[in-house]
Amino acid sequence: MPLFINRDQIFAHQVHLLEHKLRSKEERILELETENAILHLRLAECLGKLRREREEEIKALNHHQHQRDAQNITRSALTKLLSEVQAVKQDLSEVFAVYVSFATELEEQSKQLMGKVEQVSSSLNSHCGNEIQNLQAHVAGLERSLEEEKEKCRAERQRRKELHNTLVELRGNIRVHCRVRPVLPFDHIRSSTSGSGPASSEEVVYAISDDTVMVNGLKTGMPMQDKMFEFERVHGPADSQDAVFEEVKPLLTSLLDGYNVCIMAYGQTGSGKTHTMMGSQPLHDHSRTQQEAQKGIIPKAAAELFRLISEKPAESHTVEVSVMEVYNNEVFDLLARDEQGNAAGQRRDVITTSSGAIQVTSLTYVPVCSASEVMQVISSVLKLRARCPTLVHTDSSRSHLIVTLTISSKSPNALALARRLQSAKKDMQRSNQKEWWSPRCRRANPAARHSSDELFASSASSPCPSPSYSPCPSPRNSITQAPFKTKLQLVDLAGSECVGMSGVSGAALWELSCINRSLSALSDVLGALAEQRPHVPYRNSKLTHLLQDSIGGDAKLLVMLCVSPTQRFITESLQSLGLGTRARQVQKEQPRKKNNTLKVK
Ligand SMILES: Nc1ncnc2c1ncn2[C@@H]1O[C@H](COP(=O)(O)OP(=O)(O)OP(=O)(O)O)[C@@H](O)[C@H]1O
Repeated sequence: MPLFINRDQIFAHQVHLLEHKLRSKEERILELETENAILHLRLAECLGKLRREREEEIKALNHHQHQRDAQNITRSALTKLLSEVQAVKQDLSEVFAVYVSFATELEEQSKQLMGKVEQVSSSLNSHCGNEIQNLQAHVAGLERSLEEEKEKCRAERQRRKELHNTLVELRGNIRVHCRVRPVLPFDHIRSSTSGSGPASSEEVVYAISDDTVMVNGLKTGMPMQDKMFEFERVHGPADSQDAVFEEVKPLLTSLLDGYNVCIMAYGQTGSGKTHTMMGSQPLHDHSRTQQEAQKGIIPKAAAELFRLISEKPAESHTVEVSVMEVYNNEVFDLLARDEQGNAAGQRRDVITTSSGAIQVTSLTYVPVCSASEVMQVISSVLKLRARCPTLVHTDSSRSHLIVTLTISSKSPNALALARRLQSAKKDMQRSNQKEWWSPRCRRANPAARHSSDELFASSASSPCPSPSYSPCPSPRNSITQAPFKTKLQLVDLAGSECVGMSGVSGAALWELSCINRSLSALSDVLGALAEQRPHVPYRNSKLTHLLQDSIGGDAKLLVMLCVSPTQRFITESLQSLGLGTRARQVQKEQPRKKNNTLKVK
């Protein structure tokens, strides 16, 4: 094949070669540029690193400089401190030197002192040994005689108790105290129906001594001279609740000695009966001591009773409380509960058992262990008590409230047992005289009249019959076995009041008439006892029938007359003071009666 290469082909080949060269050159250029860029990047990196290192170096230099400064400051402070420590060290060494010398001196002195003490004690032992022995013997003798004195004191206390009861008996079984209350704001409110002049709030009744009340005749507006009334104790307007209770307190000792005790507040409406018996809430100061001070006879007597019981052997006495009201001549048991279990006063009957004891049928008794429990029981039912505002007193009680604490003793003291024997004997005499011994009892126990066991258990009037009293007890009951019961009756009577003064009408008028009738029945009973009439009309009202055990006989009755001091209530005050005087005649007669009995014996 002919080898013919034309120019175009050569040219094309050269172009191709050149293009190839160019391409490889361009690729090389690209490579070099890439390398250059990488080198630039590395350079920038190295420069950055160099800058950072430089900055760190500067920072480190600064830090180093700071440290050096701080070191310089610390060094100068340390130098200063060192010099101060040196100075303190110097001082301490001086003080220590003083202390060492003082301690040495002290040790020396205490050694000397000990030596002296030893000297003194050895000389005491040698010289006073006998005297000390004598003294020890003397002390032992004194201790013995102290024991003897204590024994005598115990016997004396027992004798004092007996004397106390003798004294109480000699004073009479009915005592009358009187409390004249202060003039109160409501005394200045003029009653439109009283007809009294502007001076009606003027004071006319004064407690002039511990036992005398004076009614200023001139000021009363009545044609009368000054009148004096004497009672066992008279309290003036300034006398506190405590002072009033102090005079009542001895009766509680008699209670545990086997006597029934009754304390009743008598007086016109608004004269302070509830204040005296229950107490009042303090108006401003509600501190505990103020509240205590305002408590009346009922809470204070409950507290004193439990105090006295706490001195007896544990569990020897139990106490039950019952609360009744006599309203419109009916007796209501305020502790009774209705079918729903709510407190609702229920009517009860008062009966005289065949042995002459007074019983209230189905009466509720609540066992109590402290004075506060007694007050809780009473407070829970006080709202049931009938009240009605009158012109004289906006919160007037319209019923007689009777709180009874029945005390059962498993181990009565000797005095109480003697009392029981005495009272049983009296019952036997009475039953022999009056032939009122229950035929039912005689049938059941023909030897009843002669059995002293039977007599103790069937004592009618005092000590009080038990709530579950049996008129025909088992002959096995003995003086020690039969439960020994006494009762404390605390009575807040409803206030006596003139119809005109009270300003009431309708049902309230009927209430007032019932109150006045029952109070007049009480006055009749006291009068009959004073005159020693053979018949005492206890049954003329439910009130006197209910209280029969506590009025007359051996029971101790204290009538607290509450009297308003103002002219406005002078008629009622004179009436109350008159009743008190009449009641006192009972006790005046009592000792004479006992002396006569003794003479006859
Ligand atoms: N001695 C007293 N000291 C201070 N306030 C008394 C005194 N006596 C009674 N009061 C006050 O007189 C007001 C009437 O007294 P209280 O309620 O005791 O009369 P009351 O005789 O029971 O009357 P009522 O028979 O109408 O129920 C009460 O506000 C009471 O606080």
